[in-house]
Parts: sequence; C-alpha cells; structure tokens
Amino acid sequence: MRQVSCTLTIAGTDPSGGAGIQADLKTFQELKSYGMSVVTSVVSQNTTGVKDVHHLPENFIMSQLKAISEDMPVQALKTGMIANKKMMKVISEWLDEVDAPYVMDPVMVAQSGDPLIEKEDQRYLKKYLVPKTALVTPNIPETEVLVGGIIETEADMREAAEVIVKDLGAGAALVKGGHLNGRAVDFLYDGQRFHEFESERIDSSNTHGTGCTYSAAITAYLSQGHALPQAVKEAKHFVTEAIRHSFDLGKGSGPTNHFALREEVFNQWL
Ligand SMILES: Nc1ncnc2c1ncn2[C@@H]1O[C@H](COP(=O)(O)OP(=O)(O)OP(=O)(O)O)[C@@H](O)[C@H]1O
Ligand SMILES: Cc1ncc(CO)c(N)n1
Repeated sequence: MRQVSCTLTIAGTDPSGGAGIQADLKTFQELKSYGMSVVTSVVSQNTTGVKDVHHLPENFIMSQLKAISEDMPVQALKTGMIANKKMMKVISEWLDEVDAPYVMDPVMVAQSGDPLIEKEDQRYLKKYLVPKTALVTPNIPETEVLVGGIIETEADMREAAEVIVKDLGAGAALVKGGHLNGRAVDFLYDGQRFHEFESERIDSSNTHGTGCTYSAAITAYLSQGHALPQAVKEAKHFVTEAIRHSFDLGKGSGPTNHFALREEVFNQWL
C-alpha cells in the first residue's frame, strides 16, 4: 500500500487563516502530507491582533489526543500555542505513548504582540515539553525567555541554540532571526554541530504566521523521512518563497501565503 505521511499539529486557531492550526494544515497539505489537528485554544484574532481567547479544558485536549493515537498513524507532530501548565502536562503525558519526532514552536506572542501563553507558565515549557522535542524553533523573543538572556547578535543566537540543547535537553534547536535586522538567518544546533540557513530579507510586512508555516513545513518533511538539516533547509526555502509570493490581505501584518508556490493558483488571483 502506498505510504502517506501523517502529520499532527497541536495548537490554537486563527480564523483569519494565517497562523495556528489553519496555517499548519494548509502547509501540511501543500507539502503533500496528511494533516491532522488537536485544538488547544479557540482564538478570536486576525491580522491586526488577538480579540478573545477560549482555552479548552485539559481533559478535552487529552480526549482529542487519544482520538488520534487510538486510530491514526503519526509520523511527525508539532505543537504551537499551548497556553498553560495544565495543557502542557497532559500533552507531555500523551507524548510518552507516541513514537514520532516532535517539533515545538514555542509560541508566546502573536505577531501583533498579544500574549498567547500565561506568562507565569512559560517556564513549564522547559519542564514538561522541551526535553521531549526533536527540535525547538524559537524566534528571538522566545529564545530570550527560554535561555533567560538578551539576543542581539548572530553569536548570541548560536550560543542560545547550544544552551537549549545542552542545558534544557532539546534534541535540537533552530533559533530564527526574523526579528533581528540584516540577513534573515537561522541557526540550527543539532547537539554536534551548527547549521546556518540564510535568505535575503524580503521587504514585506506579510509575515503573520511565518513561524507556524516554517515549523509545520519542517514537521511535514520530517514525516517524509528527511534528515533534520535537510528538512530545515527545504522548509526555509518554502517559507522564504511563501513570504516572497505573499499578498496584502487584512489591515495588519498579512498572512505568509504558501499557496502562491503553485503558480497556477497564484496567477488566477492576479
Ligand atoms: N522579511 C523576511 N524576509 C525573509 N525571511 C524572513 C523575513 N521575516 C522572517 N523571515 C524568516 O521566516 C522564518 C520565521 O521567522 P520569525 O522569527 O519571523 O518567526 P516567528 O516570529 O515565530 O513568526 P510568527 O510568530 O509570525 O509566526 C525564519 O526563517 C526567518 O528567518
Ligand atoms: C493560534 C496562534 N498560534 C500562533 C500564532 C503566532 O503567529 C498566532 N498568531 N496564533
């Protein structure tokens, strides 16, 4: 029987489609992986910011997780928005029953700056989830929370990636440089060596959900058997081209549109 790669996202929602579960499923589909999803929080948001949030009870999150693991194969999974300690704890317990590479996108704030995690619970990401990851993909502010320092230079990024692996127990760490100036470079530390992934910085404000798209793409490539550095390399290309081909939707920071990679889809919108 033809093998299909099945990927799972455990995250919050974005009705405007640019981030969260919606962005993850679109990315999985675009990369020809069968996408599944467990919702942690229902978020009312759009490109201008977060309006309201409804967190699901942790027992309902566990029920969704069991509905997946009792019936469906999972070749790779990612987490996005996990708002509190109780959610982190049940997801951590469930992960003990799952044999698949786990990519953590340690979502803390939306592009608009609105918080997506209880500030006092941020530290529990390190306790319950980071040690179970194959890869953590923090942006600059998230890296500063994880390692407890200021990240201003590329040397700071590399040092932080090593701390996340060696001190916090992540399988690997990809520190993303989108929030710095200059070239859009990310550093991967895999426990043995550093890998650098660079693209030119594209003059676009359409970066809402860029991190979600990037981590979902890495997850899809891992589910298809790509080694980690190769999966990151291909996902970097995917997210860079998605930003390049994005179009202005919404009044705020537009979505990183990855559909445009299919020229025929993009051209019909012109
Ligand atoms: N203007 C840009 N041009 C090219 N690449 C970019 C640009 N902005 C971000 N990137 C790249 O996009 C990826 C996501 O990085 P970023 O740090 O923005 O993630 P993020 O803040 O988690 O995203 P979000 O929270 O909006 O989902 C990284 O590879 C980064 O280098
Ligand atoms: C649900 C959700 N996850 C992640 C992000 C980060 O972009 C967002 N804005 N919303």
